[in-house]
Amino acid sequence: EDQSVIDALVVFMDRLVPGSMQTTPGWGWNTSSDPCTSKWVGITCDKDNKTIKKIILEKFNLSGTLDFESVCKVNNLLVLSVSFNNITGNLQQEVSSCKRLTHLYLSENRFLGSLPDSITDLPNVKRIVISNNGFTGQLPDFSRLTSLLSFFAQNNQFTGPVPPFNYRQLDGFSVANNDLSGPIPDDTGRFDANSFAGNLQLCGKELAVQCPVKKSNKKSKLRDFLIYSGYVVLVCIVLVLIAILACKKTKKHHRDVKTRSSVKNGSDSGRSSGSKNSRARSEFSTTSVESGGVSSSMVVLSSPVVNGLKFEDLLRAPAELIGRGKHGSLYKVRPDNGVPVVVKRIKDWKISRDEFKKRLQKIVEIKHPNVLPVVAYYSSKQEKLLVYEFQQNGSLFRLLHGSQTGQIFGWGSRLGLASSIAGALAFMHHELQADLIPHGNLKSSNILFKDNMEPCLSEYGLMSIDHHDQDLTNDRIPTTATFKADVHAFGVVLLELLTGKPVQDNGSGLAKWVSSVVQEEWTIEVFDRALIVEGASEERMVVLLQVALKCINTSTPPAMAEVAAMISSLNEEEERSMTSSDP
Ligand SMILES: Nc1ncnc2c1ncn2[C@@H]1O[C@H](COP(=O)(O)OP(=O)(O)OP(=O)(O)O)[C@@H](O)[C@H]1O
Repeated sequence: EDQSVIDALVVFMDRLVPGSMQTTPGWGWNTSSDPCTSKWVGITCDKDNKTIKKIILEKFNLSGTLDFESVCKVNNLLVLSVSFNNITGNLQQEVSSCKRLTHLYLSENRFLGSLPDSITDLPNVKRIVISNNGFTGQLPDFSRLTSLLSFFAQNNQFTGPVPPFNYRQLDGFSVANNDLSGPIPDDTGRFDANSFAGNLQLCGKELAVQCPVKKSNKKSKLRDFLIYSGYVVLVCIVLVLIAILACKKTKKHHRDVKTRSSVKNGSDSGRSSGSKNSRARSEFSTTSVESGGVSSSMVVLSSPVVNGLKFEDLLRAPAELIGRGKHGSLYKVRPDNGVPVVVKRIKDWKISRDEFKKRLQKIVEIKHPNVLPVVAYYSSKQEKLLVYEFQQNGSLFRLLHGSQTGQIFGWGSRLGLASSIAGALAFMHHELQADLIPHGNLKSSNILFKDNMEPCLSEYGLMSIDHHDQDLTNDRIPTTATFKADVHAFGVVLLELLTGKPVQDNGSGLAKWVSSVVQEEWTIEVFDRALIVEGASEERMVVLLQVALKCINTSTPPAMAEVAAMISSLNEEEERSMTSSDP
């Protein structure tokens, strides 16, 4: 280690032990020896004895304060544990300088004061244990920490509400025996009363104390009245519209087809992704009603999500337009049985009903944990509908470029996602090679996060395929659905992950920019600043960038299986560098 790091560690230890332990034989922690080669007590280094990975100082009766400013000078510190001592004082906000920290154990000490908000700026942290201390104040918002797997803060004096976390992702959680108040958040379902017990002012289903129902005052009564009368007016309008449409239909059946196609041509062009257009409902329902009467041709696959779903259920349910892409519109629909689904309505797909069915039968047969399954599909001459389960955690596009999430998306998570998606795509390519069914429209908005934040590919195989265009060459931009185009598109997703920049058109601009910067040997400039700041492994980022450029630049791009193998071994290397430091 650098002398400056050694000096900082000695300062750290001096503050931790006001007396002097340096005189204890074999203790180390002095400026004249090296922490790794001289084996300072509590220090674990990498296998080359070059960099410190863990500092574990448990049960040493340490009674000073914890100086994060000094200890975080250790660049690659992954694990810090000072549990079972008598350490006191506040937790410094400099805790966030330990950017690579994955494990923080502070339990059974005498820490005081509130947690600094900066504790939620640790992009890689997986486990936080601060139980049995004297912490007070409110807990910060932990939902930004996408890597967090457990949080234990029982037996302190925290006040205020139970904050948001990514609860679905946690495997351990407790805030028992504090002074927290208010309702338990809805999404804490997997943790029982034990995780919340001993907070007299907490209420919720899990606890003996139920939350009081809000009494409505005059103002809110007026608001309720206005809302309900709004609904009544809306229902009346819809009923009138339906009546008019029904009349028209019986009178001039053939005119409907014409009218619809002009509506479609007029309104489906252009993108308005995410717009909540009130026209959406009538458009989706109207067109589908026209092609209805043949509900038997809706194929519902056996899935608990849409158990017993009928085509009519879809039509009856409220639908909200959530996207209009090149290839069709997407509606969020919540049928009566409660589970929200999305319905993709593909326009202008010149494929016969039989061909469509055959294609879908092949796609749905192949299952992979990182591919979002089709739960139902429907085809008529005019309509091709596909139903998927709605994924409330959104897409990779939203996580990378969305403004409101503010979630940290660290290097470890990005590499893990790249590896999972590459594996899934390679698997699908292998299974559907003979049928010539690639994904066809891979991009970051088609990579969604499941409830457990595992990524999954959606909309596999929904683009038509041009058999004559299998040879994608260097200078031709991929516009048709081929396996090579998938590899190219995956390379663009990798660039998005590495640069944090959104993609325009088909990614050729981003690819050109990255290539030119790399040629000028300014490689580091392309990476997302957030990754540099967190101290992600530059070496592995460069390897991933090389994989991305291979996918994009060469006239003979590697097969997806090869790409997946490269990323998987890179990911394993990253995980080894992390888990080898697990205590
Ligand atoms: N199953 C789903 N659950 C939740 N959100 C979804 C789901 N499928 C798609 N989305 C999101 O809805 C938005 C609109 O999707 P849509 O498929 O219309 O857009 P697109 O993929 O950009 O366009 P296209 O696929 O037509 O090229 C996107 O932001 C997408 O991430």
